[in-house]
Amino acid sequence: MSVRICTTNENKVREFERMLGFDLRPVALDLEEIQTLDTVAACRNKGVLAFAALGEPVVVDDTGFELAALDGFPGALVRWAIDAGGTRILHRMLPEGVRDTASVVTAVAYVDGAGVQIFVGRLDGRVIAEPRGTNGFGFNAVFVPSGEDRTLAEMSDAEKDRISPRGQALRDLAAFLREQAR
Ligand SMILES: O=P(O)(O)OP(=O)(O)OP(=O)(O)OC[C@H]1O[C@@H](n2cnc3c(O)ncnc32)[C@H](O)[C@@H]1O
Repeated sequence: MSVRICTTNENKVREFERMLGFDLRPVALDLEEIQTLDTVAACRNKGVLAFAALGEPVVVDDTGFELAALDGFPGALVRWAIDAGGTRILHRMLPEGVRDTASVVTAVAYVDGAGVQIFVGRLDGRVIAEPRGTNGFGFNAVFVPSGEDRTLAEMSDAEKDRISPRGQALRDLAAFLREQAR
């Protein structure tokens, strides 16, 4: 089976390759992202744009980081928060003394001529001030999943894949694609 994935983020491609046993044909179109905190809405829009640009079935991924004390901000806007202030900004955004509860959400969309299918994964945890660990990318080093002492960046690839929102979403995508191919 062959899947076209549209992303500018090579780390995502590596995770897709690790977790999907399909032939991936990555394409790095930098698609316009709508201004929303809602990761599912951002993902859906990215998928529609990618399908319109490529004219063939495509998979896209959008990942958000939700701070509970800020009612889910920055959510799908996290890329710009990190671009502006590095990953430490995610803890720095919190006013003194509020809860450090955070969640990572990944939405994956498969878009073809029949429409858009969305698969979502979510991981709750907390955000920390000082990054720890060297594995992975993005906000991995400042996020500690619930029930864990380690950040995602202190876990092996296999450990992250087992619990990560992308892992959850990709397992559902894989099942959907296998069903489609029958
Ligand atoms: O939109 P595309 O082209 O796919 O690439 P992107 O890097 O802009 O993708 P997102 O908007 O989904 O990413 C938001 C931010 O979250 C980071 N990120 C995404 N997935 C992550 C993961 O699994 N672990 C840690 N950080 C992640 C990523 O590096 C960005 O800074």
